[in-house]
Amino acid sequence: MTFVQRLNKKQALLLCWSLSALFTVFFMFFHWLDFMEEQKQHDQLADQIAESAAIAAQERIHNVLNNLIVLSKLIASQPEVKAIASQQQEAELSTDKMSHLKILLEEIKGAIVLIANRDQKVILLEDEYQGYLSTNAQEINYHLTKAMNDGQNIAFFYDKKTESSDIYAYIRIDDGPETIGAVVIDFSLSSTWQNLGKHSSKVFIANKFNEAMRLGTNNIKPINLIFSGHASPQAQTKATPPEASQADHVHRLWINANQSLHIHQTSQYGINVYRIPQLFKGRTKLVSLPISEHDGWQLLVFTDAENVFESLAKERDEALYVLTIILIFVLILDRFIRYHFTIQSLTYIDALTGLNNRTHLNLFLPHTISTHDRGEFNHLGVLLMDIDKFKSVNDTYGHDIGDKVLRMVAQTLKTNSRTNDLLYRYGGEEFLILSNGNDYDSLNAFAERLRLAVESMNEVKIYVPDGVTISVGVTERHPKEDPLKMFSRVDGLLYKAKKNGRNRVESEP
Ligand SMILES: Nc1nc2c(ncn2[C@@H]2O[C@H](COP(=O)(O)OP(=O)(O)OP(=O)(O)O)[C@@H](O)[C@H]2O)c(=O)[nH]1
Repeated sequence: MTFVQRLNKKQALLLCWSLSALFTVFFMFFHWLDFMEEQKQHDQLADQIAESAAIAAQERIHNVLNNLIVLSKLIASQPEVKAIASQQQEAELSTDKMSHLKILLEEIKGAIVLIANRDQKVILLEDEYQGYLSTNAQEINYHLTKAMNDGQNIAFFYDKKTESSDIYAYIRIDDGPETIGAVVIDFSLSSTWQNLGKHSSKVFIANKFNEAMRLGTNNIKPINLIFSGHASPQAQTKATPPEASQADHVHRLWINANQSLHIHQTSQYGINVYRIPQLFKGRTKLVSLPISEHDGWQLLVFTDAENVFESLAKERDEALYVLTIILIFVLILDRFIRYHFTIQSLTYIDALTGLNNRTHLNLFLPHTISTHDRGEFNHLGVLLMDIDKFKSVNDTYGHDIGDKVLRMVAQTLKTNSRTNDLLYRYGGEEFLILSNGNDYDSLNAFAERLRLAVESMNEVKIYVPDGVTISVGVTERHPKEDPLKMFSRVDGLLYKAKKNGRNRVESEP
């Protein structure tokens, strides 16, 4: 009899559900490991995308700005510009003089904003920049001073009112070794930044005044990305109105005061990658790259790893699919086990007493005999019991009472046996026990205990006032003995017990 065959219904169901639970736990665990691995790979990919976008953007910005500076210097060196800068009074750039510069300005798609003299007094101001001068005087002065000292300063300007962004080149005007003023040139951004931001990442530039704008094809959108202190995102951000954060997610990225940016990793290029917990479920990478030649400029590249979520959702669906199949399989197995034990009980179990029947004995006896032959246990004993004068019980009290008595005797035998004693209803009112492990003396003691237990049954006296008794034949199997011989011997011993007066045990080794 194999391990599985030896299981009863309860044990088989327990085994089935435990194994499936174990399998589910293992499956979930390994799936979770896969999940984590995939997430890691996607994270790395997002980091790489952000880094390469940042490097590409940085390169392009350098090229564009260098060109602008070269062309701006050419404008600053024009005699008309020099002539205006050397004046003390406000002047006008006449149309015919302007035509000299026109070609150069068209080249850079720009316009002269103002020309200042050495004392930073504005000598010429284009009409459309009147507002710019009046609202940003302090900032303009800062950039003019810087340009006068360093020869040039490229300023990124963001107008909060109109939400427009511009890049202004502040260029010193020299006359020989002498500094005579500065010219400010406005560049058209949409042409300047074309091709930037074509990739999935969003590229922003932030100035030292904590203002940022998005760069991209025909899509230069400012954002209020406000960092405290310098434009470094390492610093804690300032508060921004929460309602604004819901306004337009695509073009405005509001980073609230409680969203501090933590350095996630620093790459081999010295690029800091930040994780922003509240954006895109923490998967958004912000790469920040200082643009070193420019005062406080910071290149910011956001990459949201949306693909990660798509692929993880697929993984999750797959896991749910497998778990559903496991559940269905276990439910089918559960049904099968219950069905199997119902059929088995109909085949092997005696319906009246609930004990094993003769079919069971015939089927499993060979297994018991072979394990005894292999020496897995030393003693194989057999007890054959018969209820005394049972015919008169039937005759006196009727068949129903007879049946009741049979059930009570069977129960008494069961409660007084060990779990590995095999208990059978052998015939009508005959019971048989195959007992392994008991030596001859303890086998006799066991038989005597059973006889006494039946004799002492009180409940049976409700139906049969004199009670019932059993006669018992006891023997054990000789080494390698044919089991039929053992059964015939025990049969003879039972007959002897009957003959010697009933309610007794007769035994022979
Ligand atoms: N009520 C009931 N009686 C049964 C069942 N199976 C067998 N019997 C009866 O058990 C009785 C057996 O009687 P006998 O074999 O003559 O022997 P006895 O009366 O027990 O006498 P001894 O064995 O000599 O002590 C018969 O009357 C059978 O009808 C059963 O399932 N239910």
